[in-house]
Order: sequence, then C-alpha cells, then structure tokens
Amino acid sequence: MTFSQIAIIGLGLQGGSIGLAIQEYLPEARVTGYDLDPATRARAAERSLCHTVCATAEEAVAEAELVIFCVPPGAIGKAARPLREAIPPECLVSDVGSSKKRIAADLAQALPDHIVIPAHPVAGTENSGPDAGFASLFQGRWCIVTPPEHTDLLKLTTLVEFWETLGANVELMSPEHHDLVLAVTSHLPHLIAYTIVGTASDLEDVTQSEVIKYSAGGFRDFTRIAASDPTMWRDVFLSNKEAVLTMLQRFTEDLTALQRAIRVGDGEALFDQFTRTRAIRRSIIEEGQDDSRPDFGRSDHVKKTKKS
Ligand SMILES: NC(=O)c1ccc[n+]([C@@H]2O[C@H](COP(=O)([O-])OP(=O)(O)OC[C@H]3O[C@@H](n4cnc5c(N)ncnc54)[C@H](O)[C@@H]3O)[C@@H](O)[C@H]2O)c1
Ligand SMILES: O=C(O)C(=O)C[C@]1(C(=O)O)C=C[C@@H](O)C=C1
Repeated sequence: MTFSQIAIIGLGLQGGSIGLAIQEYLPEARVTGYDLDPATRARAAERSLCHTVCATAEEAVAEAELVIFCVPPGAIGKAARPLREAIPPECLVSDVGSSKKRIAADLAQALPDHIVIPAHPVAGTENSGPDAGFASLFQGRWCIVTPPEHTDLLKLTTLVEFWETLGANVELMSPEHHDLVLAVTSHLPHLIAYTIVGTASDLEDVTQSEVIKYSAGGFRDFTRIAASDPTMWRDVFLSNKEAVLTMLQRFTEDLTALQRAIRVGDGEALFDQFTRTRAIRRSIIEEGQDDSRPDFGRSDHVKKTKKS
C-alpha cells in the first residue's frame, strides 16, 4: 500500500526536497504542490519540484491521498484551516514541523474531520526557499512520527513506509518526548549559535572584520547554523517554549559549573568534561551520522542545483 496522489503545501527546503524525492524514489506517485508566495510557485515550477505547481491550495489537495504541510510552524493552522472542505475525507494529513505538540494541536483543530499524523524529518540545512531542496535530503536520516493515540493503523503504516521509501529511518514517539529530545539536540544548539554569532558581532574590543577574518574553525560552524531561516526558528522557539526553557535552564547550570572550573583553575573538571564530550562525538560518527558524508551535500549541493 502506498500513496499515489500527494500534495505538498509550502515549497521551500522541506516541501521541495519531498517533491523531488517522491519523483526520484516513488516515481509511480503523482505530486502536486502549492506555496503562498507567487515567486516561490514560479521557481518551484522551473525546478519541477512537483509534477504540477497549482495556483491555489484547494486545487493542489483536490485529489490527494496524503497532504503534507511544509510551512513554518507558526503558519500551519493558517495554511490548514481554509482547506477543511477541500481535502478529501479519506486523505491523510501530515506535516514536517520541527516541534510537534503545538503543531499537532493546531492541525487537529484546523482539520477536525481528518486523520492527522504529524511527522518530523530530522534532516535539513541552513538554507531555505525553493532553490534549497534536493532529493537525497532524507537518505539515512531519522524521521520521527508522532501518531495520536488510537490512530488509523493502516494509514500510520503507509506513512511510515512512505518516509522509508524516501530514504529515512522512522521512529515513533509521543509529541511531548519528541519536543524534549529535539529541544536539546536541535533547538538549544541553534539558540547557542544565534547567541554566540550575535555576541561576537557586538564586541567593542574585537572588530567585525577580525571576526570574519579569523573565523576559520569552531566559530565558522556556528555561523552556518546561525544563518538558518529567522521565520522558522522564531516559530520553533515560540512553539516549543516549555521544553526549550527546561533545557536552557539545565544548560545554564552546566555552563556555570564550567565557568567556575575556569575561575578556580580546576583543570581536572575541564579535562573530564572534554573527554566525555569527545567520546560522544566519536560514537555519533561510529553510528554513521558523520557530517563529512557526501550526502550531507548542504551548501555545495545547493550551488550545484542553482547552476543546473
Ligand atoms: N529547515 C530545516 O532544516 C528543517 C528541518 C526539518 C523540518 N523543518 C520544518 O519544515 C517546515 C518548513 O521549513 P523549510 O525549511 O522548508 O522552510 P522554507 O522557508 O524553505 O519553506 C517554507 C515555505 O512555506 C511557504 N508558506 C508559508 N506560509 C504558507 C501558507 N500559509 N500556505 C502555503 N505556503 C506557505 C513559504 O512561502 C515558504 O516557501 C517548518 O515547519 C520547519 O520547522 C525544517
Ligand atoms: O543541519 C542543519 O542545518 C539543521 O539545522 C538541521 C536540523 C537540525 O537541527 O538538525 C534543523 C531543524 C530540524 O527540524 C531538523 C534538522
């Protein structure tokens, strides 16, 4: 069992990647798409992100068996609400939002007559918009599906198989647990990157040109993350407020402990902490999640697709 008609609402990094991945890995399916922004629709058609880029969302979903909302977390309710009548009754509704509890509630409220099974592919880059997508984005990456209790099992299985066909490894989780895990593995790191890059550019005694000139190592990695889409990340922090604040509190306490170790010259505490974190990095690489893998593609890949 698979979906043969899929509609994508929002044709940026995620929507575009899903459209391209469907055409590559699920060629028997037909994919329609819509984006609120006319320039994005035009570019999506030029890049053939879908078989048909529609002029309205209603047209895009009219014959869909699966609708995937790929809009910023704060826009999901607004994008879904007007489609209550237009989405066929048997159609499964899903999304790719980076936080789950709030988005699941927004979608369920906007589409009370439909089966909604939220999902989150843990795969992305700092780029956004219709030029950012690429078909291999989900290969070997996790997709976390957060089914509501007592959901339709056939639809859940079909959604899991859909993501596996696009190359992802699927894990099921409650939305609450998802939000806690992602708060520490994704949301907090972005907050730290946004902060440190802002701090470096606001310094009085170190000039901006020095920051740019000497940002060869660690800082450069932070600038990549801090270049991520402002709309999306504003919405992520507002929609996962509680879990992020919990993790931030914990992080602040741990940072204060390291601050104290530096102040009192406790080298052993610093060495122990850095030894522990080095082992974590090495175990991530052993699990195959090495970011030097060619399919991490990211900026290089985007440059290539822009030229073609
Ligand atoms: N960027 C990442 O790394 C990443 C990774 C995993 C999940 N996500 C999630 O994917 C979703 C989309 O993110 P993205 O990176 O593709 O963003 P993006 O900015 O590249 O694309 C979002 C698109 O949605 C469109 N849009 C906004 N409101 C709309 C509406 N009401 N109707 C139709 N289109 C609308 C925008 O015009 C834009 O083209 C977000 O919910 C985000 O949390 C992002
Ligand atoms: O690699 C990156 O650039 C990302 O930020 C991707 C990333 C992440 O934090 O891992 C960002 C947001 C998501 O919801 C999923 C993936």
